[in-house]
Parts: sequence; structure tokens; C-alpha cells
Amino acid sequence: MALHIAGLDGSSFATTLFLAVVAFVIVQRAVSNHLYNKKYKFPPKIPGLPIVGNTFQLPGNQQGQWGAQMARKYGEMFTCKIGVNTWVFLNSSRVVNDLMEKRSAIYSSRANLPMTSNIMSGGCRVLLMQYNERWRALRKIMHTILNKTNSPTFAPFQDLESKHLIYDYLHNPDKWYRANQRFANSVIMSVVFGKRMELNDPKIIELFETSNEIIAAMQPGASVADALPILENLPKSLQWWRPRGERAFQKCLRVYRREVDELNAKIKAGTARDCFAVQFLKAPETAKLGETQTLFALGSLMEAGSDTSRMTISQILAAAATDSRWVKKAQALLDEVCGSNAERLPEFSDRPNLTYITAAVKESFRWRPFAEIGVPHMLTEDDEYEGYKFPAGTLFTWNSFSIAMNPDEYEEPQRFLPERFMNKDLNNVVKGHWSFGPGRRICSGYNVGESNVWIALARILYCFDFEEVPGDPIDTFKPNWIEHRWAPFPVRIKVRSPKHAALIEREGKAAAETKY
Ligand code: HEM
Repeated sequence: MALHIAGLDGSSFATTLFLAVVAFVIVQRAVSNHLYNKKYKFPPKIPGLPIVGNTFQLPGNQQGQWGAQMARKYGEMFTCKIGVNTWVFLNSSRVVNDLMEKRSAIYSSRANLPMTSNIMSGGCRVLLMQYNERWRALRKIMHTILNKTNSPTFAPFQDLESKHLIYDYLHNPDKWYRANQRFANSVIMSVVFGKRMELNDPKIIELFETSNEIIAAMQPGASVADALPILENLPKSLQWWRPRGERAFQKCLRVYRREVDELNAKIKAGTARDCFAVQFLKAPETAKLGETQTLFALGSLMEAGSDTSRMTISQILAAAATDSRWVKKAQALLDEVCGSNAERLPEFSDRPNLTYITAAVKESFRWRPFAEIGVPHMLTEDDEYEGYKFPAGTLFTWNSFSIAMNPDEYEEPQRFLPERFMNKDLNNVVKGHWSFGPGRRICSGYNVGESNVWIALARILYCFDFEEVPGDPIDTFKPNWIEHRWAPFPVRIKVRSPKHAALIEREGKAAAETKY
């Protein structure tokens, strides 16, 4: 039956109805905004554009300087809008501690990311998972295997790979950045899958393509569906981003499955080395996870653990070349322990006598944090703090680089100063900086990450000197991490003496030739 209202023909009725609906939506929006603004109160907001907010103000990468500039302007906390999400940046250790550490039970989830987490990761990538039972179960298993008491499982891999690293520096000092990439990739592949990797192996190239794809997709504003999650309600056939996401997901599954199949064959043949995956696959809790989650748990570790080590070790070289004071001190201590005539390489067993190296590793995490503006955690319940009122769903991040460079937090923050960590908390890997994140979401692999860097640094410093290239100074704030074919910055590496070269030759050649 045709609808008819006196005085209106069909098309004017449709127009009137449409305008009424639009007016209703606008009024409803205004009312709910008013109620929302009355109920909640945020720290100072960075002015942005209508609808997109501050999405396009955030630089695509190296966001630390931007974060520090905003913190100087807006104070201890500020708010911005990225996509549909409200982000609160925490700019001091005090507030990070108060909220993300002490109230971690409600500050530990992740945003809903329909593309990156749901489609590209099948909801199984631990880094992106919401704070739920599955995440807790996974973290528990990971912790059991990656905790400090299990470090003897990983030490032989770290020992071998770091010998290979100094051998590469000796023979190809200009290709130091390739050596760091190889070390970082191979040590994490060994830790996770018990196998060494060469950089030009097509399998490793594929593995790292999968991580690069996810890292690119995670950047704020990179995916329209993540920026506007409401779009996930469109029929699947209209979700134009979905086929690309599904292809990425299938590729991850294929690449991870290949590694697991290979390892299972070695386990069967009795030739597998003890490593994370061997322990993980036999843990009774793993069977409950299902195949996709099992594969993603292993793949996620490999992704999370590689570039982090590469960047940290490379940054240390920049710190060594631009300030030789701490290097001289470290080398004098290394000489006391290992001999001033290159008698032997530093070992993990030297740790109690090489506390300055432990402090230098901590300082490297502080000096140039890997996640410059942190990684956002989602609040799961409404919360109040110092006059502010935050709704559940707000994202909180620790403004890592800004905190690291703040003179109120660290004396002479620009300087690479291991001495600042020579205190009673020296052996607490995560205390005194935020580079592994705060609260329950803290990096699962920090013990492995720290010891990767420790053994590499002790051996590099014992064997080599570092200088800037004359006329080509290092900008330690702007290394080029994206392009793997070139050095992220120029640096000159020289072996300390012919005796050190002979030591590296003795120890490193066998390591470089070892295959498994
Ligand atoms: C060496 C330097 C490393 C640094 C600086 C680093 C840093 C980080 C950061 C900042 C996060 C996010 C934390 C948060 O959201 O609060 C993270 C998460 C994670 N990292 Fe690391 N990481 C390193 C090495 C490793 C290694 C070697 C592994 C594995 C063996 C690993 C495994 C993970 C995992 C699984 C997560 C996700 C945790 C979750 O969301 O629950 N990381 N890491």
C-alpha cells in the first residue's frame, strides 16, 4: 500500500523523511556528546580537525620527537584523537607508574583492530590481543619458558651467534649493519625454533616480510578499518580491505607452519635442539590452544624479538662512536676481567664482574627506546585520576622517548651514561626505564632480549673501537631503520689490536661455519 500524507507527493515525502532522519542523528549526536563531555574529563587536548581529529598530525615514523614536543607544550598528560580512538599520552614516570603499572588490571587491553588483529592475525597475534583468557593463557606459557631461570636453554645460541657477529665485524667492517641484522635474526630463530638462519635465505626473507607487513599495518591511520572499526559491520563482500588482510593471514600461516613442520620432523628424528618451540609444543596447555594459535604464538615471538635486538645493538654503536668516554671505561673493565692482551672473550659467567656492561645495556634501552611513543593499552573500565575521568575504551600510552629525554627524569638525558644504572636495581632488567613497556603487558621476552644484547655488547666492546666518519657525523636521533640494504648511519669500526683479531679468528671462524 502506497504511503500518502496530505500535501506531500512521494519524492517530497522521501526528502522530508531523509532530512528528519539527518536532523535526528545530529541532535542525538549533540546530546550524547554533551552527556559524554559532562560525564568524562580528559587532560589537555591537542586541537585537531573535525572527524579525523589528530590522525594526520602524527608523523608516519620516528614519532618520538613529536611526542616530546607535545609533552613540553601540554604537560604531564595530553589527549588526542586518532581515528575513532581517544589516546591519552602519559609523559612522566609518575603517571605511567600510577596508571599503567599500579592499575594494570584495567589498563592492559588493546584496541579493536578489525584489519590488523582480526583479519591479518585471525585474532591470534599476542601483541594485538585483547586482555582476555586466551591472552592470559598464552602469556603464562611464554613466561614459563622465557623467564630467567630458563636462560641456560638460550645461552648456547647467544654465545655462538655473538661469536659469529664479531667475526663478521672483523672481516666486513663496512657491512656491520648486515652483521647486526644477521645476528638478530639468527639468534631469535635459534631461541624460538632452534635453527640458525642466513640473511639471504629465501625463508627468512619471507618470514620477515610477514613482520614488516604487520608493522606497517599497525601504524596509526594505516588501515581505514582499524581507524573506523564501525566499517567491520559492512557485508564482507563490501569490505574492500578484507582480501588483502586474508592474503596476509594465509601467508603467515603457511610460513609459520613450514617452520613448525620442519621442527616436528627434527623432534621425531631426535635431532631437534632444545628451544622455545620444543618446550612450547610439548607443554600440555599448548594442546588446548588449537593449531592457528600455536602457529601464531611462535611466529609472534620471532617477529617481536628480532628487529628490537638489531636496533638496540646498532644504537649502541652510534653511542660508542659519538662518545668514547663510556667505551674507554667499559674496555678497561673488560681488560681487567678478560686480559689486556686479548686472552679470551667475555662469557656470561663474567656477568657478576662486568656490572658496567649490564648498566650500559640498560642505558641503551633508555637512551633510544625502540617504541618511541610506546604501544597503546586500552582501559577496560571507567576510571578517575587526579580530577580526570576516563571512559572504558580510552587508549593510554607511555611517551617513552619523551620521558627518556626529560631532564626532570634523568640527569643529562642526552648523554649515554651507564653510571645512571649502577645502583641496587642494576640486575632488574626492566627497572629505571620504560623500554619494555609497563604493567601486565610488559614485553614477554625481556630476559632473552637483554641477554642477546649483553653478550653481543661485551664481546664487541672487548674487540673493537668505534669512530664517526670524518665529515659525516652521526645523527643519533634519525637512523634509517626501514631500508635494510644500507647502514642506518655511518660509523667506522676498527679491531683493537692484532691480538684481538687473532682471538676473533680463533673463536669466530668455527662459529661462522657451524650449521644447524
Ligand atoms: C631486545 C629488545 C626488546 C625490546 C626493547 C622490546 C620491547 C617491547 C615492547 C615495548 C613491547 C610492548 C609492551 C607493551 O605494550 O606494554 C613488547 C611486547 C612484546 N615483546 Fe618485546 N622487546 C624486545 C625483545 C623481545 C624478545 C627477544 C621477545 C621474544 C623472545 C619479545 C617478545 C614480545 C612479545 C611476545 C610481546 C607482546 C606482549 C603482549 O602484548 O602481551 N620481545 N616488546
